[in-house]
Amino acid sequence: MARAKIALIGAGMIGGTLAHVAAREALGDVILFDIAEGTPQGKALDIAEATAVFGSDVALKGANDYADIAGADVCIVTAGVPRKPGMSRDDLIGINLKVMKAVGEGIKAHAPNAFVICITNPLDAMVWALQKFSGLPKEKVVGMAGVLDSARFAYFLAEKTGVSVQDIHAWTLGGHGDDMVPMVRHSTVGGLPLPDAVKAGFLSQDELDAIVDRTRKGGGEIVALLKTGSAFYAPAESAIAMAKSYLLDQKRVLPCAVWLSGEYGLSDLYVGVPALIGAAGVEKVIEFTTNDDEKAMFEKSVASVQGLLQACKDIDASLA
Ligand SMILES: NC(=O)c1ccc[n+]([C@@H]2O[C@H](COP(=O)([O-])OP(=O)(O)OC[C@H]3O[C@@H](n4cnc5c(N)ncnc54)[C@H](O)[C@@H]3O)[C@@H](O)[C@H]2O)c1
Ligand SMILES: O=C(O)C[C@H](O)C(=O)O
Repeated sequence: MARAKIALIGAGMIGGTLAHVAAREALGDVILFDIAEGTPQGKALDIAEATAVFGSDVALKGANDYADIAGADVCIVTAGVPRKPGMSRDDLIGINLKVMKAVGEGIKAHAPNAFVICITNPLDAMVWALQKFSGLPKEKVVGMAGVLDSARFAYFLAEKTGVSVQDIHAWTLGGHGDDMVPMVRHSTVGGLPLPDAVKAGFLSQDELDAIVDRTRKGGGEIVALLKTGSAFYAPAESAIAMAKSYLLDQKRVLPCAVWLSGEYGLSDLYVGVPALIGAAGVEKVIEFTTNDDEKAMFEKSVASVQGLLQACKDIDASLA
């Protein structure tokens, strides 16, 4: 059977890391595409040489021409710019919306059957615009943010409680902004929902509240440390988990930005919710029960996403 073809649109920090992980895990042959000449070719060659060390038979190629992504099974989009200290993700909307237009048209022309994972920020608006510009089926276009946000939540909980990160299941809902909703009642430490974990003495309520706040601001914490860009290892691993679930039909339930048509009482937008990812793309949206507080927080986050969609429509009338 032919190997899967994975097109990485954007060969920057996340794109290069994605190529490395995909090659190392032998997920498929990799095309690294970028507008910068030399960068995708150099990274592809460097990783291709590494395959002789880690023993993987996949092929890697760098490209500046969309024709090279032809027939891709998966496209992971990181093209655009990251934020710098002092900026919010939303400040990237003008420049990255233009990038999504070019990328959407490239995917539409050359890889219309791909499963597309958008990473570019501001995520919920960019994945919405990318679906519109590409015209691909909505169940085949998803955004990566929830896997990253919930991984941060899980890591901070593991660090505080001393429980293996493998026995922590953390969930977040909502847009990929500082008002995302870490789902305290639905997240577990050693099988205990977090309110019960507090009662059992794994951590105090104040410690849990601090972790929720740190999770919401997790992206900014890394931007402030790196100074020249944003997180890339955990974002790349998160998108690989999503790509793997599609390529291997794993049917994992992962928090992703997906198109909603009635779920959670919402329609016509992308926002982060748990979704089952299999060979057909987004096969099911899982609806968490929400209490009044959670509902209010989710609504606030959704309102921020809706504001960004309006801003996109104001910038590009073809999206209205
Ligand atoms: N969704 C998330 O959870 C998440 C996490 C981390 C970063 N991000 C976002 O991902 C994006 C990429 O981050 P990065 O660290 O890889 O940035 P980076 O600057 O290292 O890489 C971006 C690459 O995109 C390329 N590019 C720019 N315009 C292009 C175009 N029109 N076509 C093709 N390529 C183009 C650039 O040449 C560059 O190589 C940023 O917008 C960042 O905010 C999102
Ligand atoms: O915070 C950023 O700008 C990048 C990304 O969205 C993240 O959460 O790491």
